[in-house]
Amino acid sequence: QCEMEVESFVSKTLDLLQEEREAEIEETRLWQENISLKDLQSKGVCLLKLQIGSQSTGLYGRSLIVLEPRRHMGVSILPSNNFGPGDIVGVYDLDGCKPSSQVCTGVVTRASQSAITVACEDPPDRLNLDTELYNLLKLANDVTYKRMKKALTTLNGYSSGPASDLISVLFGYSEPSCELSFLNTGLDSSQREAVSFALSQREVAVIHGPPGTGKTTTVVEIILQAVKQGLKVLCCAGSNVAVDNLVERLAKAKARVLRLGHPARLLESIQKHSLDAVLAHSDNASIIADIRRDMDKAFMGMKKQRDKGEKIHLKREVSELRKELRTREAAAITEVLKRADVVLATNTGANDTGPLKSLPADHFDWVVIDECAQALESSCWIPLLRARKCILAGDYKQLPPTIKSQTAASKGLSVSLMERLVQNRGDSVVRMLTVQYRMNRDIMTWASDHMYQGKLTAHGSVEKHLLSRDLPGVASVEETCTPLLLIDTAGCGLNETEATDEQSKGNPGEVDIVELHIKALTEAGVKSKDIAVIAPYNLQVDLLRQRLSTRHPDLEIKSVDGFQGREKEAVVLTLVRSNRKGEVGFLAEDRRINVAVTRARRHLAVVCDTKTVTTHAFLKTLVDHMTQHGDVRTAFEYLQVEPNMHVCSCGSGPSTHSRPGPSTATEDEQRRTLVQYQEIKDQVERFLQDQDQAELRFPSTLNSHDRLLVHQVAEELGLNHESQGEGKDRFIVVSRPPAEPHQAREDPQPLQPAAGLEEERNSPDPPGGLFSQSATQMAKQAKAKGYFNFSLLGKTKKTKAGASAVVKAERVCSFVKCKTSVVHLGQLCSFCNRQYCLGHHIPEVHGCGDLAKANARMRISKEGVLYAGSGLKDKSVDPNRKAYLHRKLDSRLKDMEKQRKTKPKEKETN
Ligand SMILES: Nc1ncnc2c1ncn2[C@@H]1O[C@H](COP(=O)(O)OP(=O)(O)OP(=O)(O)O)[C@@H](O)[C@H]1O
Ligand SMILES: [Zn+2]
Ligand SMILES: [Zn+2]
Repeated sequence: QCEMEVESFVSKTLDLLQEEREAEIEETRLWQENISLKDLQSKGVCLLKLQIGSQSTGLYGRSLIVLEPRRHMGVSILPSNNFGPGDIVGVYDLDGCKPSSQVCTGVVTRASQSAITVACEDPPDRLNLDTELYNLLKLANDVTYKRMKKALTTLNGYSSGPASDLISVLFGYSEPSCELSFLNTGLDSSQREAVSFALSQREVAVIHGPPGTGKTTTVVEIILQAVKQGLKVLCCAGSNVAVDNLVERLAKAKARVLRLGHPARLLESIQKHSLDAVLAHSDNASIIADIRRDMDKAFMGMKKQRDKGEKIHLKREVSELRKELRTREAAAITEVLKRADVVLATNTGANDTGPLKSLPADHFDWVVIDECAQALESSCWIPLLRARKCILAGDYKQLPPTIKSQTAASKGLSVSLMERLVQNRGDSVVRMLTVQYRMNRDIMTWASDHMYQGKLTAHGSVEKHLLSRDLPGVASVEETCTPLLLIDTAGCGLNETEATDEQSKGNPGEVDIVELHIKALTEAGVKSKDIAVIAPYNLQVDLLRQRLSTRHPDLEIKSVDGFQGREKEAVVLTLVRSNRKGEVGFLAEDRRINVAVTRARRHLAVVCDTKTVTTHAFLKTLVDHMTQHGDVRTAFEYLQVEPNMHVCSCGSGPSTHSRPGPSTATEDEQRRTLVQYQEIKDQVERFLQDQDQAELRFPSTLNSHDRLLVHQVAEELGLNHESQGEGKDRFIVVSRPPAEPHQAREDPQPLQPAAGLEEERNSPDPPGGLFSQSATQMAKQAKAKGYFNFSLLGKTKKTKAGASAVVKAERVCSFVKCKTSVVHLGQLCSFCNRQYCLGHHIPEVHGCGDLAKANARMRISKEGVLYAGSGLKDKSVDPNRKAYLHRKLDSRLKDMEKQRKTKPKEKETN
């Protein structure tokens, strides 16, 4: 429809022009016929009775005729007139200005007061220089008309050319724009801004591209825009991989690219763009091949030839040929290089002893350097010296170039050109890309907040993506439905190795956990090629490879540095450091952690000792972020399912938890644990009230934290509790103790008011059978079932003796004033590491409540749904009752708080 409108405009306008032209001709005709020549002369369009002053040959072989007033009249000035250069005029004999009397036509080239010069295409021979007189008449100018007509005809058929966009805008097919037109129309606004900024800067533009923000996409657009403007671009990067990536993308966009560098180092798909390949297909190729063949022939001849004279002759020939070859090749290289719009090489490949030496020094208009923050500034200067303008792209918040000399690094060698410019010039030369296309939002926000001033946003296509969503064949299990999973080894005794080599660290315990998590992911259907295991230390990388590579050959296990520039659907990161001193060494480089975390697209699991790593402020932000926005598990959960690490036959969890996680539990989180505890307890109590029910089964879906609570509650109420089944199918059965001869309730010791649990114990009407057993009986029972055969988890692997030592050391309950023996029946508190009688072993009772809560918090998964002990949300719980429970707990929390504050006083009265 575009063509239609131009077409109709043209045909209509041609008609109108024709009409106008005819009107003009008609007017001239009327003048010629009806107006006297004298009148025409007074109108200034006619000059009468002129004589020819001179005649000569001008440009393009035309005759130049100078017409002047008659000399003998004594006046040599022309009457005033409108003749001027460019006017089309007719020269007539004195018969008048009729067509029949026209001598010739021409164009005025000069008009002065005394003469008019006319250039004639075809001057007749009959012009009489001296005697004849002529009339000069302005003619309607059909040149203009003809030119307009031609332009209109061209406009009609215009298909491609410089005016295409203009035509389109002037005929209203497209909007006029003051901006450049982007070749990639899918760019986001930060990328567009970066492109126009790069184009408008005179000397330098820095494109800051955080992970996954489409840095290459942006750089490619910038280069294509430069090519569109006819500029020559030299494009470099630190690594061959990065250069090849650019070659691929530019070639796809039909740019004339040329890749310098040894063909053996290039990707196969890139080889056809290499200098050698292009040369082989150039016009010079066959001549060069001929010369080579001749040279070979001469060489062979030289070898065979005995005759000395012949030999010398051949030698001379070879050297002639070699010279010829050199000049031919140089010419061919220059030609190929000049033809390319974009020449690509590594920074060092852009040196001027290589092919680039055959180009003039000012050949390139722009230099583009990608990955600029990962290269030594000095290496950037190799290409930089070749152009008047540079575009630098990269992310200085990722790892800088590796430098072996500590001294050199600390004195500034590791500062990249990009970093230096950002520091010195700031925003005036930098544009940042802010939409990222890689990470789930929960993974991204940590990096954004702590590395990129909170400026990043996640593109809609990735914002919420998870392993379980969209990835084919991946089942929805806990591990695949969470973008962030923190597996905390704090207090589990998974210490780092004390290697003699101080530089590298390993942590076999964390390798165990990683293995189990990889197992969970792959069992859920995540392909091992979509998972990366990243460790900051090479020793740990080795340990991980030894353990995992045979079973998962596609699993990539690399150091952080080795994974820069890459991405994976799932990343499992082990931070290795776990020591009492809280040393984090290598991990203290924020950019290393940033790189490690930002490789992950849908899932990031971090295995670490939060106790150790949170001594470092930046690492603490990561732990805090994951605690707040992700799932948190304690490594115990993993170690329990390991058969050879099984510590307790009842599966109730670790007996030792000497160091709880970061004790920053919020009120809210404390309440959540208590609610959970309360719900399990309610469930058990409901069971107790229902005499028809013989036993209460908790499903195997219960997580280990809830299982621990079940055991605790059952123990507290003097019930039997037993784990049955194997592995994943393990579940707990709670039942009443066998009906024994009734005995008086034996309430061990007054409970501490701060415990917050005694209320429940002393609740008005304890159901029948409750607390009816003597401690000794329970002990016998328990012992028979091996309930309390606890040992220290962390130490089981190393020194079993150590564990019993603790047990032996204490003969009576550690609770103040309690004298109950714990020799046969006692329980170790996981937090204070002391033995207590059954009445005092619950952390809340003897004063470890806060630690227990903090620990529990670590185990609660992110949803924070209130489980009714089943592992699934119990919708049957009456909302009114729930609200009541909440109010009850709230007031209890307040009481606890009050009591905590007045604790010292109470101790005195105790
Ligand atoms: N404007 C966009 N719209 C949609 N997807 C985009 C856009 N820009 C980039 N992407 C996608 O983001 C991913 C990364 O882009 P690109 O390859 O340009 O970046 P890179 O330079 O390789 O990586 P990084 O941004 O981490 O430096 C690619 O999958 C690309 O398709
Ligand atoms: Zn304790
Ligand atoms: Zn006691």
